[in-house]
Amino acid sequence: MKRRDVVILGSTGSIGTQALDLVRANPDRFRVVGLTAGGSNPELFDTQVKEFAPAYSGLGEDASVEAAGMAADVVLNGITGAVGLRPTLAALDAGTTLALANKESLIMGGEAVTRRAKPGQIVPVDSEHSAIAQCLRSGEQREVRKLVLTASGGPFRGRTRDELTQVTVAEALNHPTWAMGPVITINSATLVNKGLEVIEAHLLFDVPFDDIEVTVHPTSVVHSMVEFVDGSTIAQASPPTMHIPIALGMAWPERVPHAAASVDWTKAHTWQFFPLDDDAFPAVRLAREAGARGRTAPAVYNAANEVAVQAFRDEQIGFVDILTVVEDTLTVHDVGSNAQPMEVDDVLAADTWARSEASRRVQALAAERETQH
Ligand SMILES: NC(=O)C1=CN([C@@H]2O[C@H](COP(=O)(O)OP(=O)(O)OC[C@H]3O[C@@H](n4cnc5c(N)ncnc54)[C@H](OP(=O)(O)O)[C@@H]3O)[C@@H](O)[C@H]2O)C=CC1
Ligand SMILES: CC(=O)[C@@H](O)[C@H](O)COP(=O)(O)O
Ligand SMILES: [Mn+2]
Repeated sequence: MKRRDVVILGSTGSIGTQALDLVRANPDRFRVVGLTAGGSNPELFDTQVKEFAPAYSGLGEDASVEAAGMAADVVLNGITGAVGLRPTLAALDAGTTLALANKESLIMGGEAVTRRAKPGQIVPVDSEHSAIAQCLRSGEQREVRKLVLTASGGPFRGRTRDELTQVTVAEALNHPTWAMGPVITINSATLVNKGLEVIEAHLLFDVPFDDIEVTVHPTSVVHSMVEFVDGSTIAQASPPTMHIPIALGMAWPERVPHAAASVDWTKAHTWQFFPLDDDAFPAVRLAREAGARGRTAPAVYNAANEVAVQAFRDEQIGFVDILTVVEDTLTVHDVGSNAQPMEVDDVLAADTWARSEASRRVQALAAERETQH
């Protein structure tokens, strides 16, 4: 494989540092030409810049947009949150392959993002979507009956809605199988991450929402599956590690030898799958509803969730309040008319509106909580 010039956005985060591990281990395959981060960990960023000596480095959203637009083979977007949208668009507009971990930009942007992408330009890095892309490599899209996304169930799997009212931030940050940044870890605990991933799968693979299922698989070894029309199911499995999807994202369609350890088939394993408890965890149902409404509804789902997650981390609201904020914000959102295609400006306006509406609801819930204590 010809060595690939890679831009890494969000280099100091969980995805970014693991991508740099892979670059370090495969200098013949990858060269870092751009690095950006948010600025909350300047020491680590400086160390990375010294080690990898990229042609471009910078902190913040504008620097990420600039880096995403530079000449490169691959842009890995490992930024967290809606702030990743402009860099995603910059990479697509530059015609560069986009290895996409920042699912939020695709989900909020919807067709305003997908119509800017050439076929195959977006390579999913999210483990479930990487798994599905791998399962689909040898198949025809018309042979697909359904996609099955696996969910770990998070740290609160098996709890009732009542039990969830008392959980703490520290407990929510204690993911059973993955070590990830704080926002996605909380999203895994609420199952919002899986809701986002259902919309992400719909956008990436053009499969109707009714044909995308979620199954709870507590050990996160099977990363997702595709069921075909003849009743056959192909699954992708490995011990939980992001090294495989990140390596595939940067080297697609090639596999990077020894990117990670494989399943040890000399040992006994039990793979379990359970139905999702939609009453305790309404996030996937709400995401399906937002996805079915379309247009700006997924952007509102994401923005309201980002506001609510921050408020939960700041201990302003409780854990179950996160989904209350998301649901109530979606209920009062008007997605507008389908007469015109949705543009990026519509998405940004919906994002801004949802943040303000969700913040208002957070304040109300926080005040209510205050009077109860
Ligand atoms: N971690 C994982 O295993 C997985 C992550 N993902 C997705 O990947 C993305 C990244 O997740 P993760 O790595 O866990 O998150 P982290 O919180 O660990 O890292 C986020 C990165 O984004 C950077 N960042 C924040 N704001 C900006 C900004 N304005 N401009 C540029 N960079 C910014 C941060 O920089 P700094 O902290 O230095 O300010 C940091 O480098 C998310 O969308 C997540 O959903 C998907 C599947 C798995
Ligand atoms: C590693 C990855 O892709 C995460 O998105 C992961 O799926 C989170 O785990 P949950 O299955 O708990 O959401
Ligand atoms: Mn995932």
